[in-house]
Amino acid sequence: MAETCRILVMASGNGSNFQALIDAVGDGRIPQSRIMGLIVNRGKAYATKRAEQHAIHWEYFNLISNGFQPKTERDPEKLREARNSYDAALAKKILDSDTRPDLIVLAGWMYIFGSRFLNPISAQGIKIINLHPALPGKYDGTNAIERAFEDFEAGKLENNKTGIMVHYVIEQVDRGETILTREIEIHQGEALDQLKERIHANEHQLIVEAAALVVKDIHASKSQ
Ligand SMILES: Nc1nc2c(c(=O)[nH]1)N[C@@H](CN(C=O)c1ccc(C(=O)N[C@@H](CCC(=O)O)C(=O)O)cc1)CN2
Ligand SMILES: NCC(=O)N[C@@H]1O[C@H](COP(=O)([O-])[O-])[C@@H](O)[C@H]1O
Repeated sequence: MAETCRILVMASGNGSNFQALIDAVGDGRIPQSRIMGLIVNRGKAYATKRAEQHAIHWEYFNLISNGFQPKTERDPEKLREARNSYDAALAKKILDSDTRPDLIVLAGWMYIFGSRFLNPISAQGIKIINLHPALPGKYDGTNAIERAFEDFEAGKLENNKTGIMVHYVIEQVDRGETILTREIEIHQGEALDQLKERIHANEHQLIVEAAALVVKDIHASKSQ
């Protein structure tokens, strides 16, 4: 019997992908796994309600509210130091936890990690994967759907196609090794909200499929 794969989810918003992961762990599509907790960096994230509905421990940990960066700070060096301290403290929180994860899934986590987070996590063999609503190398960062839609309306979107991907997380944002991608064609006359609805429905499938692949890898490496 494979050891249970411990999953930590990180989110900043609605949490519909977090809900997809909860459902898939529950019905075994993500095998032999357990979501040990949720970390959010926005207090109003509806993902926290979803965690409560499923008795999943959640924690709010924010760069400013938790005292790492004064709200009015504008000095670039102090801002960098604040992010470094936050990153280091977040990594320590995760590594010191008695429910240390095997896998971290970024499901709409809207904060860019620096090496002070990534290095200690990676050093312990913990994998981090991220869901992004664009194809590899296209529309890195935030508002990816909106930017692709703008290009489509301007007749500049290659083959009228955008897409989604799940990738491993490295310091360079959205440039880690791709695990799964899915192309999504934008339809003539389609409104942005309609496109978003189709993209989110596809994301809920892809994040589960990708997490299941990585979990199976983790199980395989644990059994060696
Ligand atoms: N080092 C990495 N960190 C993160 C990655 C990554 O690939 N490498 N993926 C992101 C998720 N993401 C896109 O997929 C993403 C999220 C947020 C941002 C961003 O610009 N964040 C700003 C704050 C924006 C806001 O609060 O609205 C910031 O961190 O200053 C870019 C890309 C997760 N982290
Ligand atoms: N750059 C990262 C990014 O844009 N992530 C996006 O945030 C949304 C979270 O939705 P959810 O809160 O309903 O899961 C998803 O569309 C995800 O691709």
